[in-house]
Amino acid sequence: MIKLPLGCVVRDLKTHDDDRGNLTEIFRQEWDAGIEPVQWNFVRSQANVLRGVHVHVIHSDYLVCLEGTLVLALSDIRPESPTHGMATTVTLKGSKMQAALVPPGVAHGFHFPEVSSLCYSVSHYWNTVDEIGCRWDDPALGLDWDIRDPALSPRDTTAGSAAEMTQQYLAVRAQMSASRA
Ligand SMILES: Cc1cn([C@H]2C[C@H](O)[C@@H](COP(=O)(O)OP(=O)(O)O[C@H]3O[C@@H](C)C(=O)[C@@H](O)[C@H]3O)O2)c(=O)[nH]c1=O
Repeated sequence: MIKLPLGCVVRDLKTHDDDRGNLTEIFRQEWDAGIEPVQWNFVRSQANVLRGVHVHVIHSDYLVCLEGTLVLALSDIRPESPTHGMATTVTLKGSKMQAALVPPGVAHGFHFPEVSSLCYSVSHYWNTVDEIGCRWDDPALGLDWDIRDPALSPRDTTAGSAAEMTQQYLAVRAQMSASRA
């Protein structure tokens, strides 16, 4: 079994095939899914698109690859985490549906080797304060990407180092807990 950073979960989903196609439940509130979604996003990506690497202070992501392939890269930057520094990649396929949960503090990138569709929910509404990122190929992330020249957004192209991302993550986290106190 693949080892994941603490709080990350990959769950197999049951697909019901018949002559018409198939049906898969991708989320049930009664599941212990680790998230109460408030927003759902649908994302289409061309082949060799990479989104990230991003980390969030506030929200968790619950991801289901609907078509194609998602290579989900995970790197735990939470200093207090027992799995701090753990980095790994998990491949989710539309042909064998699975759901992945990524909690705050686990930096992540989505690589799509082929044209793909991703559906994901978040535990808190989109908020740019919670969109912290770094260069996808910074070796400090410990990620073993096997890709070349991925297509990136302008934001991801000009993103800083993993060390800067961690600093910003910790600063935003401290601000959030000070404002809650
Ligand atoms: C994430 C998001 C973006 N947007 C808009 C902003 C922009 O115009 C357009 C594309 O946004 P982005 O370039 O930020 O999308 P993207 O680079 O795909 O951002 C996502 O990356 C992955 C790795 C994650 O972890 C997500 O939480 C999110 O950060 O969609 C929304 O309206 N709502 C949203 O929830």
